[in-house]
Amino acid sequence: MSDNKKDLHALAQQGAEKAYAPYSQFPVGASLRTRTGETFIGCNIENSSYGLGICAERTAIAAAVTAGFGPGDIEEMAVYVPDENIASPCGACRQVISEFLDKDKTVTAYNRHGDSKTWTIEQLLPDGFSLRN
Ligand SMILES: O=c1ccn([C@H]2C[C@H](O)[C@@H](CO)O2)c(=O)[nH]1
Ligand SMILES: [Zn+2]
Repeated sequence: MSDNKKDLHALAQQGAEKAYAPYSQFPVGASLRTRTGETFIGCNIENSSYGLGICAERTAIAAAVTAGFGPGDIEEMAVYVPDENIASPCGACRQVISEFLDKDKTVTAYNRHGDSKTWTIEQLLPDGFSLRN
């Protein structure tokens, strides 16, 4: 595993430690690296009004955008769940990820054992809706 990948794996794990997931009991962490080498983490944040919960992938992107990064500025993302299964980003997150990561960039998801699966953005959301290309 490259240093960069190891980094994002560890950061996604840190993200999962911040998760607020009292309803699902399913903590998720995400991390990303920008083209300047800065990294950001995210976690799922649930709500007693269940449908208002937000996924880890989107809070990580929100952190980067809040710091001034925009479309094309995110190089790579990682997702971590302390679970047996590898969690792949939900449909809503795939759309949001595709707004900020170019089609050839990747998302790697890890389970608790460090097993991983990597997708390009194009694989996550083939022929996705976009106004920016
Ligand atoms: O890739 C995923 C999949 C699910 N969740 C969250 C949403 C909810 O809080 C919990 C259970 O679905 O996990 C994420 O954050 N990312
Ligand atoms: Zn999601």
